[in-house]
Amino acid sequence: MIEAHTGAQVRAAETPFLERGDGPALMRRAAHGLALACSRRLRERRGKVAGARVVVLAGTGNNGGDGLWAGAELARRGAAVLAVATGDRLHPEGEAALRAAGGRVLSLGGPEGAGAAGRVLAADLVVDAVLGTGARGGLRGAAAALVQEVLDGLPDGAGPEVVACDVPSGVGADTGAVHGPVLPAGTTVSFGSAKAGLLLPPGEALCGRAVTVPLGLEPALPAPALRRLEPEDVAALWPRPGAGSHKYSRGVVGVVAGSATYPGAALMCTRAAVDAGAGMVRHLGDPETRRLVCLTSPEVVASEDHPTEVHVQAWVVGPGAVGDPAQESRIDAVLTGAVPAVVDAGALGAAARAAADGALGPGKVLTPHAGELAQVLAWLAALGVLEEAPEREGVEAEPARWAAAAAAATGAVVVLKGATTVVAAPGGLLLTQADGSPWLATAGSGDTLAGVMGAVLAACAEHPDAFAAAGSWARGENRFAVAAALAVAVHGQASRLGGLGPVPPTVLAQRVRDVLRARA
Ligand SMILES: NC(=O)C1=CN([C@@H]2O[C@H](COP(=O)(O)OP(=O)(O)OC[C@H]3O[C@@H](n4cnc5c(N)ncnc54)[C@H](O)[C@@H]3O)[C@@H](O)[C@H]2O)[C@H](O)CC1
Ligand SMILES: [K+]
Repeated sequence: MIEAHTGAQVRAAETPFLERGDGPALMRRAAHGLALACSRRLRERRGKVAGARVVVLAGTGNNGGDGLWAGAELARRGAAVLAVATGDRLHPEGEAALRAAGGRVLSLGGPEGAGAAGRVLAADLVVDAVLGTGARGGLRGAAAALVQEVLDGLPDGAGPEVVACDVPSGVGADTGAVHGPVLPAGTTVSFGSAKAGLLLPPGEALCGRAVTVPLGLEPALPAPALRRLEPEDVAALWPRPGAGSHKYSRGVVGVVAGSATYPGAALMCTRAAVDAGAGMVRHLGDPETRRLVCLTSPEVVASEDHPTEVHVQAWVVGPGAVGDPAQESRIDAVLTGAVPAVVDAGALGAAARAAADGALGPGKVLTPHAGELAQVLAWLAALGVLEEAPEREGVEAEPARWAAAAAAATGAVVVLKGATTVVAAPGGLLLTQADGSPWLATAGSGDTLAGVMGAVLAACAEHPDAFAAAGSWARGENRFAVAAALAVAVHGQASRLGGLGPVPPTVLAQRVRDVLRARA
């Protein structure tokens, strides 16, 4: 499990160390870890550190201090290190250490400042140490102009190796929001704990590979602000049948999906629920869709019942279920009922209305993409549940903020789907997953995800401690968010199985099965 913290959480954990006068020692530890990561990149790139051209972009605060101390270490190992001071001052001890090790300093505001971009572009490695957790907004003035000039001058697919100190300057350490120009990092070395912004879109795309350097303050850190499941967590947490299990105890998934116009959504959703290991899958819908479902997945029990007439552990409602009054009535019954449900696509509007009326039942998991979430937020604002609602671009700029706002306003888990998917629970729990291949962006992939999620939800619906092995944070209502993250992780891993390439959703469902077999 990757655990990430906010800047404020890490600073609070540092406070006792700083009060004891251990600040300089912490910085030296951080800088040493940063220098090691830089050395590794330089050896990969050119075989050795000695003789490498290194530029440290150094801001005025402690982030700059970390960069300067790391530059000093690289200079002692034979690198030619130039620090570019982006502000009107530098961390004094860091600057002294760099100069003592033979490094040089150039002031961006001084006479040599105009040549800084050229020096950056010609470097083997650049340390981005302008802004860290103390940043307010992004790069400004001369520093922003320098980075923009570098971005404009970067050759395609080449250029210096960029190592970001704690967080790429301009990426919000807590939010992942991108402010102004940012130098994309190949590696981000963070201190004490990964900062939440490294695991949140859109900033995550600018962070490269994440490395965390322990500072010794980890036991003092509070519960993380954000978590991410890794493959071994999926292996440990995915619900498995025991010797005494039977189809009902493993979880029955009820699927209200498909319509005469969109029968395919029902086929993909039911297939995925079967392939993800549901104890049993029921489908409710129109006769023609039911016939197709039974032909594609004979395992599925299809009927035209109303949800109140059948017993299931979890529902999946919405995929392809539009323009059909019978499906809409089924969806309303599920939304206001007490059985957990994945609420996708065509059911999101009804969910917003039910939430505004205070009628949305417990254990609901909404699965919008950014455009759908903007629409849900607009509905909630129109219904007086939210004060403001952003456009789609606003959701994309701050996905965690808006997923959390929708979760708080509806009382449902919100799964904001994207290259990095954000899972926000109403109590504040936040997970993100970035397992999927870009090929996953295809029609039907969401229907498949909904089916997989239904299978996990059904398995944990009657077991508040289903994921207790992950920690007490995963218990109770939070298990629905964990179930959602597990489904997103497996769906993403399935898209990468066997290499990158097209993964039509029907193939994806089979690969979900393969991922689960491999993790068994
Ligand atoms: N505290 C410790 O002992 C350790 C900290 N580490 C590193 O320190 C940074 C956080 O340092 P801090 O000095 O608090 O903040 P920053 O360096 O991020 O920046 C503050 C600096 O920059 C000015 N500033 C703020 N916003 C802007 C802006 N948009 N443009 C220009 N300048 C800005 C502000 O006025 C300050 O002067 C943390 O990230 C770690 O890298 C180490 O972990 C070691 C222990
Ligand atoms: K930085």
